[in-house]
Amino acid sequence: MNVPERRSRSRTPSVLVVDDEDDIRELLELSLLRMGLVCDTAANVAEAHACLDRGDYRLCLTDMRLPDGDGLELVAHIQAEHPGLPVAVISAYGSIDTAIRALKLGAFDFVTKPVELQALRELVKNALRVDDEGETAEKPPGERDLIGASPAMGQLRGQIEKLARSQAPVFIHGESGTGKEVIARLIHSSGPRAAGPFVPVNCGAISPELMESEFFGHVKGSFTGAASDKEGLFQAAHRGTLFLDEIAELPLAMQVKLLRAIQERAVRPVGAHAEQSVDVRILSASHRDLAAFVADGKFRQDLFFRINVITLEVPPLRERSEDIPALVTHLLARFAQREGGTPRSLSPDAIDALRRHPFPGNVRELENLLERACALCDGEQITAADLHLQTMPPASQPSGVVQRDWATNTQIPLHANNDGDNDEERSRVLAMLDETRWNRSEAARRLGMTLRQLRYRLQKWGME
Ligand SMILES: Nc1ncnc2c1ncn2[C@@H]1O[C@H](COP(=O)(O)OP(=O)(O)OP(=O)(O)O)[C@@H](O)[C@H]1O
Repeated sequence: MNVPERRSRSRTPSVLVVDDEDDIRELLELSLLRMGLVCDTAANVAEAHACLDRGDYRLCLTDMRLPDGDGLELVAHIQAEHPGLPVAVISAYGSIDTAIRALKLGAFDFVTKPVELQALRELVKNALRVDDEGETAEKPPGERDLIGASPAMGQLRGQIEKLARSQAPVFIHGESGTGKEVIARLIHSSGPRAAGPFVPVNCGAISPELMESEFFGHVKGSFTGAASDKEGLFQAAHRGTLFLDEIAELPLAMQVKLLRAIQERAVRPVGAHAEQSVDVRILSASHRDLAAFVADGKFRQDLFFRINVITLEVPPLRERSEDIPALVTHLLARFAQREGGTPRSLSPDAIDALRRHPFPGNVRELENLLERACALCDGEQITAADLHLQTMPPASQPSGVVQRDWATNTQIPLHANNDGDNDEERSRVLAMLDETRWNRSEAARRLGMTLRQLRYRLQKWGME
């Protein structure tokens, strides 16, 4: 065991390396030294415990198989006794399952053997940035606002704070409009990658033919229309986060390629010969039940395990109606900031009406509804009448029907009837398309539906 006294005197970040193989310990120590880091080494779990009791580390790197225990035990021990210390595991090539178990236990990241210097560098940089920048990085106002003090949101906030430090893939599950993207941005902006890019991609909105090129880029002339080299979403998200929204919509063929890119941490642009390594954290989201998709053969199980290391469940707004007043205040302030002027307020009867509303389109529906009320109301205060809520006495709204709508995701947030085919809906959709100059993705987003749902409706109305 090598625990030099120098650490207490030096401000240089120190790393604890745990591995039973002398040459690997030496190699890692040398590599870390070259990065300007001080290193202690331990050859087994007992030595690692002794180091941890004495040392003040910024990162622990541990092998999985140790003579007196395993790396997973050490990960669990560090989570319990040194919760602020990022721990990364070194896993044997091909043993991704064990690496995933380590991530689930709270490991920050993993590298595979033989350890590549570049991968090690990225990992160490990310780990050290947690302390250096993660807490203080500048964040654009509004982006990190996750409003809501309900117990469910409190719990979610705690999970987000923990997950932000880790590099583990997170799958965010929740109905449309519940704030999945807000959460993904918050995980990104509260962690070590905050200074890097956050690249959101709606997997349901990319045409299958262009998908590979969108994700991995292409080289000039690789197909008709490839007039110049183009970088893909993975390269754009290098050193940052790639947020795969609506991941269940990915075609199976693309799922295979995505899995490979995630596992290898490398991509090959269409038409290129060489792979490019990418350092990207993957966050994903869907309103679908992915496990059911796997059971139906619509989603690959191996990809499911890979992206679903940790799941965050975002509760629908109707299950946390106590959050509505704070959300209303926040949203009205946001509108006022955007348009200039003082924020509107809501009368008590309007708040009451909102709290009784089922909100199938969740926070996005609330946002749309308040935006419309602000546009239509002349006074400073918005009343219940200004909200134009459909009056639905609780008894007349069979929960089963609403539930079925959510599950099949055929709902239109602003009170369409169940088949979605009425004049009010049609004029609302058309007005939004006009407003967005027929940018379908943007219109769908603002209406609180997926692009597919919008297309389906346009087709039904003979407009596409
Ligand atoms: N807790 C929250 N606090 C503040 N704003 C929120 C919150 N939840 C959602 N929003 C707002 O509601 C809108 C929808 O949120 P977001 O896009 O994150 O939902 P989503 O679950 O990703 O939706 P979809 O599944 O349709 O992509 C955004 O404008 C977002 O700012």
